[in-house]
Amino acid sequence: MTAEHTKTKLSVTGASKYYQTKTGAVHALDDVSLEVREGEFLCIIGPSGCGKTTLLWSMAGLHDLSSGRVAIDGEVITKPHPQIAMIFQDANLLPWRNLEKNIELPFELKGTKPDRARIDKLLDRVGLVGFGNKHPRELSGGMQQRASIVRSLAVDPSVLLMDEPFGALDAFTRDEMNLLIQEIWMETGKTIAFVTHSIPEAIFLADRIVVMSARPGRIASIYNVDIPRPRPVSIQTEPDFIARVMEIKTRIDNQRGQQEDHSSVA
Ligand SMILES: Nc1ncnc2c1ncn2[C@@H]1O[C@H](COP(=O)(O)OP(=O)(O)OP(=O)(O)O)[C@@H](O)[C@H]1O
Repeated sequence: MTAEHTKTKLSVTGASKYYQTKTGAVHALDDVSLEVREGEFLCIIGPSGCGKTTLLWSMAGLHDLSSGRVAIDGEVITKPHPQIAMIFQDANLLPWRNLEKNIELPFELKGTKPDRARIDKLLDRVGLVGFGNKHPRELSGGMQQRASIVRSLAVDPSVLLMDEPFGALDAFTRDEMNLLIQEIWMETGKTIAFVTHSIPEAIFLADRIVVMSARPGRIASIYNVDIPRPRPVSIQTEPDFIARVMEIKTRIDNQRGQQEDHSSVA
C-alpha cells in the first residue's frame, strides 16, 4: 500500500447475510467489517462458498444485507450506485449486439449520450481498436473480458468491483489480463476490490489481501503486499513471492484445520 491510500472509499460495517431457502436459512456472511481505501487495490480470497460473491454484491448494492451497511464516501448504499461498476467472471456481453453496442449499453440505460472519445481511448488502451463491429461470439474469452472492462470504465466509475474476472481464462491470457488491469489501475487510480481463488493472483495484484474464513464468511486475516510496481509476471517465480504464497496458504490451511477440529468436537 502506498502512503496516499489513507482515505476510506468504500466501507462495510457489521455485514451479515442470510439467504432464505426452502430448506432453511443459509448464513453466508457474519459480521464482516472492512474498509477499502481510496485508490487501493484490495483482493479478497477464501475457500469456495465462504461468501466472497455475497460480500462483493453487497458492496455493489446489488442485494440487501440482513444486517450491517455499505457506504461509499460515507453515503450508505441500498441499490446500485453510479460510481460503482461490477465486472463478473462471465463478460456478460449481449450476444445479439456488437462490441460497440455492448459498450454503449450503460449509457443507453442511463439515457445519456455515449462518451465516444473516452470509449475509443479505452478500446485503444485494451487493444480492441477495429473490433467494434464484431459480435461476442467472434471474440476470444480474453477479448470479451477486455470489452467488459471497457464497458465498465466507459462511464468513469471511481470503484471497480471484480468477481473472479479472469477465473475462466487460460493461464497465459490470465497473466496478460493481470498485467493489463495492473496498468489500468496505475494509470487511473481507481479503487478496486477483486475477488479471486488464486493466492498468486492476489499477491501479484493487491496492496492488501483480505482472507475470509469458511462459511459463514468472516474476515480471518489481512495481509499487506509491499512489492513495488509495476510488478512483472516473472515475479511469480521469485523466492520471495513463493514464500508469500506459502505463508498465506499455510495460514488458510491451519485455519481450516482449526475449523474442522471445532466441528468434530461439537
Ligand atoms: N441466492 C442464494 N440463495 C441461497 N444460498 C445462496 C445464494 N447465493 C449464495 N448462497 C450460498 O451462500 C454461501 C456463500 O456463497 P457465495 O457465492 O457468496 O460464496 P463464494 O465464496 O463467492 O463462493 P465461490 O468461491 O464458490 O464462488 C454459499 O453457501 C452459497 O451456497
